[in-house]
Amino acid sequence: MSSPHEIIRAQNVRKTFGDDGVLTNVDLVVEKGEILALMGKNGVGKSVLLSCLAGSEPLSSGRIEVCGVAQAGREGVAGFLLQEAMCIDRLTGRETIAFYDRLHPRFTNAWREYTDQLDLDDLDKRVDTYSGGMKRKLELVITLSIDVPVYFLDEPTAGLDLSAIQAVHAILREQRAAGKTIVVASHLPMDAGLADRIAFLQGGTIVATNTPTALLSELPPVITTASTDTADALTEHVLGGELFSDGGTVRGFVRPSLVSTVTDDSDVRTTEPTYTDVFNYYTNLSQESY
Ligand SMILES: Nc1ncnc2c1ncn2[C@@H]1O[C@H](COP(=O)(O)OP(=O)(O)OP(=O)(O)O)[C@@H](O)[C@H]1O
Repeated sequence: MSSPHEIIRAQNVRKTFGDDGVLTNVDLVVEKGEILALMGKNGVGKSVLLSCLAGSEPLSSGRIEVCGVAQAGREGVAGFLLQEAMCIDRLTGRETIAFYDRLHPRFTNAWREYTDQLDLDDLDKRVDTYSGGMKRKLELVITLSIDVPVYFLDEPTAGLDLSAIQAVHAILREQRAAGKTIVVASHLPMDAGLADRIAFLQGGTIVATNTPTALLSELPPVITTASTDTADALTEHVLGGELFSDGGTVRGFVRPSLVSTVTDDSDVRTTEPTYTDVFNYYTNLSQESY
């Protein structure tokens, strides 16, 4: 049964390009006022799914509704931040903003506040002189200045420094508090902390959707070692035979029944799971039974 707060529903979505299948059987429900992070490895289909949700890419089969709009006309209810698609090189930042202001009937003056919050103060320079991070900020400012109930943001924090990432997170939290719904595609574990729920894409489908805390608590035990010799021997015990490097140590996941066997070796210990573990597990291993 559908929730009365539901604002986005994707059912059985399949997307192929020629013979190449990118998405299969994707089901997703997003509620009003929620930030949902869509996470997964490079090339798994996050951008394609966002384009399908935003209505800019036709589905091969299945159905998507955003604010009750099933197909064309979704631009009236949803804003879409693509990767490097909005900047117009020969214009200045200010002229680019003015261009979108003329183009979109729902464009607001919020850009003044956002440029301030993001420290984007070179608005009178041509966009082709901007760094990658400055372009990203400008595109985000433009997208969020359009007053629509839903935003689809493709890697809004890509290429940004830590303080800019924090500023973007603060802006998105303000938007959520104002009742906006946001779907953010990312492969940065840091963005997980922003999300109310995370949906992980793996093999073209969504393999897990839950709150960050629930995903963290549902992880199998995490073990770690700094010893290279021990790490080699550990691969036969860890799920998927995969260890993930973390600075000078490696981390892996084991079945609960194997924890005591594995930690018999004094070089191996169990450790608290982190969002990086959540990311590693659900983008690589979630189909492993344990
Ligand atoms: N227009 C297109 N025509 C053909 N194949 C495409 C097209 N757009 C995307 N793809 C393919 O779909 C797959 C998923 O691409 P997508 O850009 O959605 O990945 P992603 O998860 O967003 O990756 P990243 O994290 O690197 O941005 C890739 O194999 C890509 O080559």
